[in-house]
Amino acid sequence: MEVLVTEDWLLKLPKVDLHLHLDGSVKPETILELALHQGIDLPVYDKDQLIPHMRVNDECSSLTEYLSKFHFTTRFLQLAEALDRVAYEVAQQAAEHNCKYVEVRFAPQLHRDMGLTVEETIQHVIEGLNRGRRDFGVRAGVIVICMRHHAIETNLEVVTAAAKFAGRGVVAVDLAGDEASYPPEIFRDVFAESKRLGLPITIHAGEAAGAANVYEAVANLGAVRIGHGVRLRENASILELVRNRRIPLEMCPISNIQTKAVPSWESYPIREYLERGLMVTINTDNPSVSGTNITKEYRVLADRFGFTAPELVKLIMNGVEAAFLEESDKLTLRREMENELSSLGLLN
Ligand SMILES: O=c1[nH]cnc2c1ncn2[C@H]1C[C@H](O)[C@@H](CO)O1
Ligand SMILES: [Zn+2]
Repeated sequence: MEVLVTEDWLLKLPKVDLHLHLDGSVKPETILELALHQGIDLPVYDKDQLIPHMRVNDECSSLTEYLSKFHFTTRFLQLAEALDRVAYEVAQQAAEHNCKYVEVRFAPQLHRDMGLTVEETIQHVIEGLNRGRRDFGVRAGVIVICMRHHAIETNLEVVTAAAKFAGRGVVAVDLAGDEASYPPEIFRDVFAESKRLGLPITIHAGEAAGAANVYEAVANLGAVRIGHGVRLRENASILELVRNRRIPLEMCPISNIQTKAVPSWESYPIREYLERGLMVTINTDNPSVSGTNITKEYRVLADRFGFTAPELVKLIMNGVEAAFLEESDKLTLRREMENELSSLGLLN
């Protein structure tokens, strides 16, 4: 019997989210409270009126315009309590969408204005997620981000600190920020060091620049996953390399349209990628900046591309396979997901 992809069914579906930025996931009501506690003035004191300050609108024309929205939020995320709280609330929001596992990424160096060390920022995010796991049953891992506009030394400090938390909350490192202005080859030394320290690597690439950046990320920076990769279709041989190596793509449909990584839904390459054998996963990127959530991402795929229930389940299970988890933890997650899927009548 064919399953109808209704709102209720999508909400109940167990999910995972592998590409979710902490500073892009802050609720406006939390900003109101953080501002009050920290004595920071706000332009408006109503949660709905705060939204335009935090979220892009339909006129967003580029990744750089999209990134400008983060300046507003990071001001409130400079204290231990704030980092702990927003991490906890990521787990809470995940639970609201039956998202069983999240990989939460953030850039420690953006949270040091009030004197926190890189290690302290990581520690507080992990603590918030651990509380979230206890209260909401959502598993989580932290991906520590190097920023493209930061100096090499600054990013080396980030990967060194991240390595201290390997196996204790941190699951990987990433490179984010303005891709068009800072090509990945600048960061070879940073990711060589990450590799030496044994940290898995994912890199934002093929979002605001072409497929060559995906090649550089995989061949020279050691990326084992790629953030977005929507422009990979511009080069058939690089696409082939990514397919042959089974490198998962962390696609974020709503964000990818807003940043103009892809000009329109008609040209969004998800069906093409699946047909060409790429390992596609579906993620949110920045719920509060993009006005999205993981249920909505799957809703869009069903509405715009006619994805059926079994096809959506396949995308979700790709996410489980691509997760930066130890094999035994991955097995536990897979079993938990499969049990829920069977009770929804989705597995044989
Ligand atoms: O989609 C993105 N591409 C590149 N950089 C991004 C994206 N979403 C968020 N960021 C940046 C802005 C945040 O402040 C930073 C750390 O989460 O990562
Ligand atoms: Zn991202």
